[in-house]
Amino acid sequence: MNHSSNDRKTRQIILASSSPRRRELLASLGADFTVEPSGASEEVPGDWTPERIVEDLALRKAEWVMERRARSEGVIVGSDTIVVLDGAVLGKPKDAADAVRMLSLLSGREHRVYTGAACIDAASGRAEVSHRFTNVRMKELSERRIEDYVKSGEPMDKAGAYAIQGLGALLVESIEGDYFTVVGLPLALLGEMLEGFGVNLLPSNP
Ligand SMILES: Cc1cn([C@H]2C[C@H](O)[C@@H](COP(=O)(O)OP(=O)(O)OP(=O)(O)O)O2)c(=O)[nH]c1=O
Repeated sequence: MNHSSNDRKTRQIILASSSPRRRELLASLGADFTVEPSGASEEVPGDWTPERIVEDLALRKAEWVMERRARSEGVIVGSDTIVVLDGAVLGKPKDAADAVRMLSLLSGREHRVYTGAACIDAASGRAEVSHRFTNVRMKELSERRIEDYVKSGEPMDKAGAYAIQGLGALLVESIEGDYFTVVGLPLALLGEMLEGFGVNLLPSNP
């Protein structure tokens, strides 16, 4: 008898995110999960390192959902992504002009995308948090190309004002590291972390 589908359902995953990308990435692994968007504040002190920012925010998002759940079971997953260029953190653009500004800064240069991932066991409160980063080199982008891209609307809810999984793929020269970290959920890292919480997304066959 094959127990694998039962085994993977032994613990429920709760994705503390409103991001459709994160939902799609987790679904692509065949994971059994529900989604509960987090309302956690994303304010951080200006002197924090990128690692600290993404890990703290990932944990905050998961904690926010955990504290508001009626049932204490399952593993809550939070995640946060930022883009860093020359030590400056680029979050989501405030408006179209801000998106143009960010893309002009990124043009022809290499930046680093950091994504934090947090898991909390709802029953015990045990938490684990980690992060990955990936280097991304952008093509040289003319003003015209940047304006055309911003007009597509795609940059508005994305850290660094681009989406590598969408039209933004046309702007990227190369990446060094994990692709999924750029999209917003480091899948291999999350898979390892979930195993530590009793969730095996790739159960071994008997
Ligand atoms: C760089 C890059 C970022 N992004 C997205 C991933 C994240 O959704 C977003 C960064 O914002 P986040 O604050 O990390 O996430 P979010 O507000 O969209 O979702 P939630 O907090 O509810 O989980 O940027 C892409 O989709 N593609 C990319 O290439």
